[in-house]
Amino acid sequence: MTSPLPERIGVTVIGGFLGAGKTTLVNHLIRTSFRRLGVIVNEFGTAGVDGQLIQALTDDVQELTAGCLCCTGREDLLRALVHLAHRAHQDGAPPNHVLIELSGVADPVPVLHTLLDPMVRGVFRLRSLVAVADARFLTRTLADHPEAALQLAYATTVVLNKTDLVPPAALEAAADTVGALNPLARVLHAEHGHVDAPALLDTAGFDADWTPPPVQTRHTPGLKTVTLEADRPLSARGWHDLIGRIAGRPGQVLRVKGHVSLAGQGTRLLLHAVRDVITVDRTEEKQNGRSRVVMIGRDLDAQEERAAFAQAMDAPRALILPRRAAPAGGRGVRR
Ligand SMILES: Nc1nc2c(ncn2[C@@H]2O[C@H](COP(=O)(O)OP(=O)(O)OP(=O)(O)O)[C@@H](O)[C@H]2O)c(=O)[nH]1
Repeated sequence: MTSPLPERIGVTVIGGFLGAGKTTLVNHLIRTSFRRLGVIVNEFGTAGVDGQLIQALTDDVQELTAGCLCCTGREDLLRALVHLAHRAHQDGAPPNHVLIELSGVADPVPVLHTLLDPMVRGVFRLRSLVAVADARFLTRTLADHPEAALQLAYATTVVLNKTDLVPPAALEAAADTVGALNPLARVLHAEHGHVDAPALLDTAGFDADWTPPPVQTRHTPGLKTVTLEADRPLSARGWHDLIGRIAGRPGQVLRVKGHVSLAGQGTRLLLHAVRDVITVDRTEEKQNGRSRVVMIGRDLDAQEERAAFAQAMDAPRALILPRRAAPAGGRGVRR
């Protein structure tokens, strides 16, 4: 008698532009889906900030930081998938679903091609492609960044996120924009990625014979990533200068994220900036003097950014920040 074929592992691909809320959604799904999730995270920046934020919740995380998955080819993704499947053999408890978080500038189509390869299909089953969209910046993002339209156009589900940051009329307009780009997508509204996990993960968005279209990936011109690192705390004045340099260039600095040690603070801070929406959360990690911040933007001059960051460590003076401790990726204190 032959043993039954093992159930294929479901895969949900999560895309969406820089800072839209992909990691927040992934963390919500890990917390609420009550299933064993494997996670593959691809970041545009070289420092794996997202992986660190997700790692706090699950061990099954594979980080791909060598570049955008749509451009680096399929080997990295295949290796990560094989690793997750193999790990399942090792400890006998396979992930029953895999989430692939794409980088914020990724074209999802090459990734879909890889997942629909007959060899991959034998083990994994592509369930759906989710695009997370920032309701507040949707119009501007679509106007400025060609990859954002692609992410929405191929999605089977669009999570229109950050509904707390827009009035109802603007939310309706954003939903109309999504509907015009992709009338077939299911649109879910969310605050901090709070969607019904089973409803999102169990939906089969692709027919068995669906074939992705041929690819012609287009990226925002001049997009660069700079990693800023320090091994002594930032001064209060330096911190204000850093925030000023981010907030003052919303069209150029598109995304900033990382952990910061600030003089006079007992714990490290988690800094997020999406254009000029900046949040700072205390973490539970002791302040150790070290900071690592990834900055993504157009035509960034790495030398200039690093020089400005180095100055941020001068003139130690304490800064008063809110007392609240927040989990990594949690809701922030908006300036
Ligand atoms: N106000 C508000 N903030 C949110 C919401 N969802 C996410 N954020 C915040 O937006 C910022 C970016 O969220 P992430 O989940 O890191 O976004 P991302 O798409 O993974 O970012 P990248 O990987 O850099 O492209 C963080 O500060 C989040 O806390 C939301 O619904 N409302």
